[in-house]
Amino acid sequence: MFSLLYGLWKYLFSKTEFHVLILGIDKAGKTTLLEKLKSMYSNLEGLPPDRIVPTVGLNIGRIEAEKTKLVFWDLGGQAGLRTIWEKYYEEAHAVIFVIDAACPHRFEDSKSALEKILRHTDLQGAPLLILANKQDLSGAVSAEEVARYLDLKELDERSHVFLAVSAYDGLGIRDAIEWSVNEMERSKRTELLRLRAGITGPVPA
Ligand SMILES: Nc1nc2c(ncn2[C@@H]2O[C@H](COP(=O)(O)OP(=O)(O)OP(=O)(O)O)[C@@H](O)[C@H]2O)c(=O)[nH]1
Ligand SMILES: [Mg+2]
Repeated sequence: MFSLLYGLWKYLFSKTEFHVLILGIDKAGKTTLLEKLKSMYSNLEGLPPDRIVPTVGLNIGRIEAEKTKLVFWDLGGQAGLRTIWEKYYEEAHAVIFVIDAACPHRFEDSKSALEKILRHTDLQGAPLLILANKQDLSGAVSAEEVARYLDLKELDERSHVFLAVSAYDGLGIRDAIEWSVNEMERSKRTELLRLRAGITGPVPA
C-alpha cells in the first residue's frame, strides 16, 4: 500500500529534473556558457570568463528555469577527452552542442564530433540545441550559416534548433533555455527516462 501511494505521490508531485549535456569541441565556450547560466538563473555568481580554464573532468551546474530543475553536465572538448562523453549519454534528457561561430576553420571538427553524437544509440531521441556561440565577436557567422555549413541529414529525424548566442553577454540564452525545457517536457525520451527511473505512477503493493 505504501509503495502504491508513494509511487502516486512521486508521479504527481515530484518536480521534474532534467539532465542536459553540454558538448562541443575545445574552446567552443561550453564552460563560459555554464557559468553564465548560473549567473542568470541562480543566486550564485558564475565564474568570470578570465577565471575559466580548459575542462579536463566534469563541471556540474544546477539551475531552476521555466519552473523546472535543470542539471547541466559540461565536459571537456579536447580531442583526447571526447571518448568520455558517451558515458553520460544514457542519462541525458537533451544535448546542447556549442560551436565557436567566429572560428570557421574548426567547423569541420565540430561537424564530425556532432555526427558521432547523432549516430550514438544511447542518445536516441534526445532533443538537440546547437548554439552558434561568440556572437559578440564581429567575425561570428549566423546560426543559419552554421546550419548550412554542417549540412547534417541526420538532423531531420530529431527535434533540434540552431540558435545564435553569446556566453559573454547572454544574448539568446533565455530563448535557448526556453526551447530546451519545452522540448524535454514533450519528448518521448523523457518518458523513457522516467520509466527507467521508476517514476511511473502507482505500482502494485
Ligand atoms: N568573445 C567571446 N569569447 C568567448 C565566449 N564564450 C567563450 N569565450 C572564450 O572562449 C575561450 C574558451 O572558452 P571555454 O568556456 O573554456 O570553452 P570550452 O568549450 O569549455 O573548452 P574546453 O573546456 O577545453 O572544452 C575562452 O577564452 C573564453 O573566454 C563568447 O560568447 N564570446
Ligand atoms: Mg570547458
